[in-house]
Amino acid sequence: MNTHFRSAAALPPLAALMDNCHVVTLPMRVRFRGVTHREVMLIEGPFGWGEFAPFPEYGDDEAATWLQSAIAAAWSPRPLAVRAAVEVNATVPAVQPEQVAEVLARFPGATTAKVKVAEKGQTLADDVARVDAVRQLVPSVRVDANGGWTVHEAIAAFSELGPLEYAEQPCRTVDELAELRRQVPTVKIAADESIRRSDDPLRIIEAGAADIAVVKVAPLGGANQVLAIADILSQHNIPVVVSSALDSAIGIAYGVATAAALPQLKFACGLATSRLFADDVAEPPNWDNGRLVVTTPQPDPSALRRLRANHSRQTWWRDRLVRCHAVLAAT
Ligand SMILES: O=C(O)CCC(=O)C1=CC=C[C@@H](O)[C@@H]1C(=O)O
Ligand SMILES: [Mg+2]
Repeated sequence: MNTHFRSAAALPPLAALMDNCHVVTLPMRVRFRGVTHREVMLIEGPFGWGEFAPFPEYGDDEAATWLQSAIAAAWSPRPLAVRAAVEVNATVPAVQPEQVAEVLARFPGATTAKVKVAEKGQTLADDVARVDAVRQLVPSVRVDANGGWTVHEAIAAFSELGPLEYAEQPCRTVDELAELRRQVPTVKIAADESIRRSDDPLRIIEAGAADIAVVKVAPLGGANQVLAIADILSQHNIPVVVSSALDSAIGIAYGVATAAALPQLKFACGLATSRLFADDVAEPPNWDNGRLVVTTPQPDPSALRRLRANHSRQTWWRDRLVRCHAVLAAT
């Protein structure tokens, strides 16, 4: 369980969550992370809306940290912004090279693209073709392997992929990331799952496993947790990239607000995933030539009705909410 940054804030009673929640299913334009639909639960509290959307396969202990984030969003004020907009990267799923231009057209003005690589069932040649197609259109490319390579495979991939801004979670474990960093000091390594799915998100520091830290608000338990982690990382010269957890417009706005509150932002943030959805519960933060503007959207009641999940999924999410609330109550 990622209790490292568990909040000491008061937990609202379960009824306050159960009486003010909505479960929706958002259709995606292209398959991403193996899904074509994204289910999320939205919860309204005294300070606005929060999003509870751990991926369905996650267990209750891990999912409870996402609930903590939803509660923080809806039951406390936003962090103080030091900038009005946040630079973001385009996100390119593991599509065929012919589809790359169409995907990138949804991110006008973005000068960095993150490209998914090491997808199951695909080869390094597929990754090279996709990355090459992206590089024709966007000057700076980072890749995300979601831990799909061994150290050996990552080294082989780096030699074929051309210059990378950085490689996100090229291998699965912290020790492998550290080993890769030692062996290939010329390619910057970013940790994602090694932070958001770890018992100790800061283990990457002493292990020497990352040049850059990808931080996601919901899996880390909320804006204050992200700001605290970023502060510690900055003392070790590890900059952060605030990224989406494939959130609806509500979760994205919370991510943008969190990124806008960071004293320093060196890299474009991975918060532009609204553009992968075909429909959403609200207008996502405004797109300004590769930047997302800080806003506080409210779900549109007609979108909540239109996108409402079916009865069995409603029940599944409400049961999950009960269990995760119990986990938070016990910690
Ligand atoms: O970082 C981005 O550009 C967008 C966010 C993104 O890629 C992800 C969001 C949610 C789940 C993940 O599989 C994926 C990631 O691994 O970073
Ligand atoms: Mg990632």
